[in-house]
Amino acid sequence: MHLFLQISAQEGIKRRLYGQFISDLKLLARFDLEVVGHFMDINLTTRKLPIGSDILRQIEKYLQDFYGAREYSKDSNASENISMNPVCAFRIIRRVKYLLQNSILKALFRVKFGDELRRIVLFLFKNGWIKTEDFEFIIDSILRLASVYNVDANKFAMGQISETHITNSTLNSIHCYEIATVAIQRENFVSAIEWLELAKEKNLADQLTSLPFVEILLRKAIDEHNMYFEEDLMMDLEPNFFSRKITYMPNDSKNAIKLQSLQYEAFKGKKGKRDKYYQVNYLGLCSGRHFQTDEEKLQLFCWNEFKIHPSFRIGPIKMEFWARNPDIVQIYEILHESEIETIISDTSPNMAVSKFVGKKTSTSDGRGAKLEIADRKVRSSVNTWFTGSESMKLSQKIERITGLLAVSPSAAEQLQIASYSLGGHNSPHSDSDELRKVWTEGPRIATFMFYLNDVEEGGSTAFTSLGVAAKPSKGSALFWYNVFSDGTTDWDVIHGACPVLIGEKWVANKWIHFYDQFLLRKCGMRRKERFQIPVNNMIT
Ligand SMILES: O=C(O)CCC(=O)C(=O)O
Ligand SMILES: [Fe+2]
Repeated sequence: MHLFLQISAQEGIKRRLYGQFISDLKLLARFDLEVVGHFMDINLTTRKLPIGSDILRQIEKYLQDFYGAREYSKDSNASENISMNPVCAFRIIRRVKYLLQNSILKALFRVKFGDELRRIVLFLFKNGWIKTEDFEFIIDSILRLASVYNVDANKFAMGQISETHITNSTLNSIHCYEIATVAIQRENFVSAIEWLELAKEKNLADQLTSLPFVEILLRKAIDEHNMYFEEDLMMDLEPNFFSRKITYMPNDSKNAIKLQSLQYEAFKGKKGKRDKYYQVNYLGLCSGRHFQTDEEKLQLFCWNEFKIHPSFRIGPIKMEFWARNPDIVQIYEILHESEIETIISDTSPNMAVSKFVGKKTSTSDGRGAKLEIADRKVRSSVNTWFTGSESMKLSQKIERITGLLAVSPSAAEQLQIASYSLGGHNSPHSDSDELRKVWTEGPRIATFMFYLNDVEEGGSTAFTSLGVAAKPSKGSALFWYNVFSDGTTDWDVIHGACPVLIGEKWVANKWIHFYDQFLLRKCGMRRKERFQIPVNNMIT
């Protein structure tokens, strides 16, 4: 088994972090397994290294860390699946960085340790050494998942990632301490305090940390929380505060209410352009709460669509409304397994960290320019464009289903393929924000988004003003209009991708432009109205 594949070692291009793309994580999990194989050999045939030597002790530590996580398998496919949960991914990245790279390899270099060393070094050399940033990335994912899905730090540390997903991989007091350190750097005080209190508790049993260090950091986290906390501004603060100041009394934070839950109760279901409403509704919807009214729910139904286009070949197809006015529809079983395989295998090697349109910069003509930035707090995924020979067929399919033009380059963008790893997400946004109006093809009138896989847990698409979240279902697609008939943004279709809790997520976005559609569209009664999605050619 040779794993010396290249992830993205092009010169000058910043490589992806190991946690950013699930196949990089899987590769690392297989590498870890191979390293363990070598070390087992070394351990069993001690003729290579003297018993009691420093290197052997460190190798034993690596093996202990591996087997201590108790969720291991000799089967390399199973080891890939293991890496698809956030606690295991954290343990693998940490083990390879701190136990292998920083200790064993340094010691092995001194004794010029043959072939195995060459193979190990070659892998890391080709695929990239694990950096502090890789480690912080996976911690950021854990912190995001614990906050969004409201998972208690203690449950996470026991491997209880959700109601149904329990792993044997656990966290000790050092791990909890390390997670808290990153939480403090991110000014995420609720999490920092929770993880430090847990580190204290775990230290009683495992005695792996220095208690004074944990205490000092805990006091720092509490002080910072109290310093930034303002009772009068409570509802405008970030959700990562408690609703009161915290004392140094042990476990005082356990009796405090988190601002996140208070804000959710106050803002749930509120529409309007306030960032806080989106943010708070997003948290609720991702963790399974819905807030459509009974009347709104009564408007929803599913149907078999067969009159979409006279030359439609695969109909009838099942369609279902998630929301009305604005209409959101899910269309089932429209991608074949072979199409999905082609898209994924064609695009996987080209994936790069996703960017998004940030603030407008000023330009001399006064129109402003869009500035693309990457910030994983807002969006954490990788993406690329699919230009394979199948892409035309997919655009034709979209044309038949939506009745909009999508094939010509001015009518729509190429198909964007995005992949989310553990903790991967996209904060609430409009696909056609005001900045896009400067585009010559007009704003993005509609979005047609395919789901390319089933996500084991998490990863729903949350419509934060409409109170619903659609669940990824392999081979289906979501379709909605982003603008009113006058081209202005419809802020009610603002949406975000919930973080992936277990597994991975793949989507393909087709953004359809406004101006090319002019000759096709039927005129309405007014200048500004919503586009509706017909049911078998009838407006319902
Ligand atoms: O992945 C999703 O569920 C939504 C993706 C999205 O909104 C986007 O890429 O614009
Ligand atoms: Fe979007």
